[in-house]
Order: sequence, then C-alpha cells, then structure tokens
Amino acid sequence: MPVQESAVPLILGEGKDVLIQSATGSGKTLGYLIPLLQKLLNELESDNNNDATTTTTTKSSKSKSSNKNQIKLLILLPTRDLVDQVISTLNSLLYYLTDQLSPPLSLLKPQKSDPNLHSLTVSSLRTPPQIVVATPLGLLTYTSHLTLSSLTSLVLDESDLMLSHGYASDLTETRKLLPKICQTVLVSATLNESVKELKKVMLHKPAIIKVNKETRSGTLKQFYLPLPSSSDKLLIIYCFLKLSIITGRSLFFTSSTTSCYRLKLFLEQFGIRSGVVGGNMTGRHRSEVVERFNTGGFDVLIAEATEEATEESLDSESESESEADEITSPKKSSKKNTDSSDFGVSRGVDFRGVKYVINVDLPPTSSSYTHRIGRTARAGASGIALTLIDESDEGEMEILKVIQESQPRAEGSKSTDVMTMKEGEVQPARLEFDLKEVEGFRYRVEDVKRAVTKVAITETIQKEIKESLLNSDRLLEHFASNPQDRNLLEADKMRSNINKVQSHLKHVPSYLIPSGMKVAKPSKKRRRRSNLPQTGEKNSEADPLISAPTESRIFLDSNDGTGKSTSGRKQWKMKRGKGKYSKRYDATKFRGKR
Ligand SMILES: Nc1ncnc2c1ncn2[C@@H]1O[C@H](COP(=O)(O)OP(=O)(O)OP(=O)(O)O)[C@@H](O)[C@H]1O
Repeated sequence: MPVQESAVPLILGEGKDVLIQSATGSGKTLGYLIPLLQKLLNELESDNNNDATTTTTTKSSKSKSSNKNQIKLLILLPTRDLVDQVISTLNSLLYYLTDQLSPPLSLLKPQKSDPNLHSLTVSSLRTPPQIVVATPLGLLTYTSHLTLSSLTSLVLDESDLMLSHGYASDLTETRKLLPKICQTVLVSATLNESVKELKKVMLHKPAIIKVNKETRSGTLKQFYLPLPSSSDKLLIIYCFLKLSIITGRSLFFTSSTTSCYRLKLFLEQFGIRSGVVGGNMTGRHRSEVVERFNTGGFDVLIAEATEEATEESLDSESESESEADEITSPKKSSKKNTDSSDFGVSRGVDFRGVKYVINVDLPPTSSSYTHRIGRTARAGASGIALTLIDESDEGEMEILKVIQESQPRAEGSKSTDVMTMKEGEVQPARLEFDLKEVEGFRYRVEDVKRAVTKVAITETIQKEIKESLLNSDRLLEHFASNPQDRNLLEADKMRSNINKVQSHLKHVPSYLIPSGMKVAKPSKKRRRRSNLPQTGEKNSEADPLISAPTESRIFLDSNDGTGKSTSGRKQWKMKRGKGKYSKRYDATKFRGKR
C-alpha cells in the first residue's frame, strides 16, 4: 500500500516526525504501527545490549527490568471505539512477540457503566506496559499514576477530529508531560484547520506524506437518488434490498438513534436481519455488533452518525493563526468532552467488506460525507456509495452541491464494472431510477411503516440497553451478589409490545416486481449447464408469492451509464457486440429499413 511504502522508511529509517494525510481505508494504521513497533523492538534490544555490557551486574539487572516497564509508545485517538480497534490490531501484531512486549493498555475515562475500570487500570499501571493507547481525556485521568518521561514515540491518529472533540486543552496538558525529544506522527484522512494547528504545535520539521485518491486500486462509485419526500426513503430501501439491487454487506447511516431503530424494526418486518450501532450502547456492545457484522453475522448494519454536529462548525471555520506553543480549537467555543462525545462510527472504524454505504440521512458536511463513504472501497476493494436526498428540501440540495464539489470526478469504467459511469462525471452522480417502477410496493411499505410505532421504537431501544447491561462483564460480579437485579432486568426485557414479524411479508409477490427487474427464465439447456435444480420450479411459478430475484438488476445490468435496468437479451448483445452494438452497425441504414 503506497502510504505504508512511504511511511515505513521515513518513520523507521530516518526517525522523522511525520504527517500522514491519505484517503480513508488506505492503510494508515499499519503505516505507523509497523515501523513504530519495529522501532520499539530495536530500542529494547539496544537497551538489553547496553545492560549486558555494563560492568556491575546488580546495576544492569535493575535497569533491565525498569526499561521493560516504561511507556515508550503512546497512541492518542479521539474515540473509545477507535482505541478498542487499535488495541485489537496491536494484539494481532504482537501475537508472536509476547515474550518481548507486554500487552498494550487502553486508557479511557471511566463511565458510569464501568465502575471498576478506574481501579483495574490503576493496578495495571503499577507495572506499566511499553504501549499505551488512549483518548486524551483518558490519558489525563491517570497522569498521577504514570510517567511519560521515557516516551520515544507519539501518534495522534484521526487528528482532524481531536480538536473538534474538545481535546485542545487536554492536548496542551499532555504536551507538558512529554519529553523534549519524542518522534511524533500525525495521521489524518483530511487536512483541515485542526490538523494544521496540531502540525504547527506537535511536529518538528516534519516529513509530509500525502497519498492521492488516484492511487487507490479499487473504485468507489458515488450516486445520489433524489426523492420527492423523505417519506419515500423507506420504500426505496425496501425495494433495493428486496429486489437485490443492493446485495452484500451494506452500511446505512442515519442521524439519530430513533431513526436507526425505526429502520431496524421496519426491515425486521420484511425478514431482513440487521444490526445497530448507536450512541445508546456501551462501547463493548458496539464493538461486538461491529465484529458480528465483520464476520458475516448479518449483512445490514445501521449506524448512528453522532460526531458530525461538531464537524459542521469546524468546516466553516476560517484559518486561525494561533501561538505555536498552545493548542487552541479552531472553533470559537470549544466543546467540552462528555461521555457520549467519544463515540463515533463513521470515522476510522474498520468495517470489513462493505459493498454499499447508504446515506439514509444526508451528512451535514462534505468532510463527514467523505468519512462515511470511506467505510467502503477499503484496502483496494471497490464499493458504491448512495445518498438519498429529499429534493423538496433546498438545504439538502445545497449540501449536495458542496459535496459534489469536494469529490473527485468519476474515473469511468468498463462494462464489466459493477456500475458504469461516464468518465469525468460529477460525483455523486444522479442515479436514474424511476420511483414509478416500484409504486406497487408502496401500500405494503406504508402499512409496515404504521406498525413501527414510537412505542415499539422506544421499547426496542430500552431492550437493547438492558441486553447491554445483562451481557456486561463488569456487572457480572454485581449480578452474582445481587441476583434480584438480574432477574428484574430479565423480566423487564421480556415485557415488550414489539410487533410480531409477519412471515408473508418476507416474500415479494412476483406480480409486483417491475418487468425490467424480473429475471429472464433461462433456457432448458442453460439451466442444465448451470446446474439449476429442475424440480420445485413448478411451485414457484404457481405461487404468486415467490421470492425476489437474487441478482442485482440495476447495479449489475446497467451498462449504458443510465443506471436503468436492461433486459437479458440486450445484455447479451452488448457483451458480444451484436446488433446495434456491432462496430459495423449503421443507425441511418437501420432507420431506413424500418
Ligand atoms: N498492506 C496491507 N495489505 C492488505 N490489507 C491491508 C494492508 N494494510 C492495511 N490493510 C487493511 O486495510 C483496511 C483499512 O486499513 P486502515 O483501517 O488502516 O485504513 P485507514 O487509512 O486508517 O482508514 P480510516 O481513515 O478510515 O481510518 C484494514 O482492514 C486493514 O486490515
């Protein structure tokens, strides 16, 4: 990966301070972790060699043990979710190094749901590990229990978000604890005022690594779909999922916890399993849901994008000229950290194999848009981003324009690509989809929408919170000594009025499927060749409630750049250059004949 090719020699070979600015999903995390871990191993080895050559044996053994128990590498991140993610990546990298390095320690501000976290962390700090991963606030919570005087490397990851999370004063405090010489790496996907601010204050004669989007090997195609009103969004989501226009792992971004659960309950009624990651959940619960999604537990993940309100004001801020020895937030009033502010999933979280990012609610800024769509097309893979827009809302249309200005033009693609786009087209490009094609589904969608009541949504949220508490490791001890609390929660969890799923809704009646989207019945010969089961077919023909076709009709079949579905015969002709797709085809002659 280009970012790693550049970062490793600069960080490890030249020992420079480095600013890494590269697109989402381009491999920045390993870009700094690998060289810094190697540097750490080199330091430990040289410390050990020095000890071996020291003459007094008593002295040497003392210093050996102390070297092993000093914090050498500190990684700061703006959210708890990112701290957990980096700890998990580190644990995999350190798998074969357990005899040389102790497990990394995370420092997080204790929350009400983690009453024992503080004492556990303090006891871990009695024999400090070499690597600490923390949020700035988490680090400052434990300063009286640790020393950073031996630190040799510091990383500020997702640094563009650091100041918008109100960490300016915390970072100023942290700087006071650092030794004078400490190699620092600043990492960000975007270069905004926060990053410039931090660069000025934290880096000394830095090398700058800027990897352009063009170096990405997979393609990220961006579309928007204007809808007459926001109430059409659920109709589109239902149709795209049920008609297999969207297949594979998809991430749906909404702007509130309620919209997350409304969508989840709505999809549930149609037999579509999904998971939610929202601000109402504990960090551990969120990590579990992400892990279940990453390992194929379900294909639809609905995420609440919470951190974007703070970014909004940042984006519009003009350049601030601050003194170079104090970190100030580019925002006029710095937002103070709260427990919920250090959560965010559209930034940095590594959702694996995401094929589609769907913005159910429009992100407020171009920067939050960039980060959301960066959850797909990661590590050289391809992906599609689709944003649903309420065209009656002028504000949304304005934001769309700003987003389009910020995004690269379409690269253009061959007919084999998932979705064809014209070279140089503005992105996100309009997806040509006629809502009339799916009008037949409106009745059932509206019916189900009515069934997803506010009460049902609130109960589901409460149920999730109870589930979170029941599964909490940290409350295990409490439940062991207070079983009545556990029983109360269990009983409460069962008392729910959430609507029962109606199994007939799982199926899509074939008479409702638009003709352009019906799968052509293959010939007998082709059926044999593709080993399709020849029995049981009668049933599906006789039953009007057959399941939807499993192939994507719009994204896969659209080769004419319009996004409209095309028939199988047209497909065949296009592929083989027959008929009007032949090079020798003369349109005037053809018209004459007719
Ligand atoms: N050299 C590599 N070969 C293959 N996969 C890689 C390589 N480096 C990183 N990856 C994978 O690429 C994905 C994206 O990497 P990473 O999370 O570091 O991206 P990022 O640039 O930090 O993105 P973001 O800005 O969204 O945080 C991860 O799943 C990671 O495991």
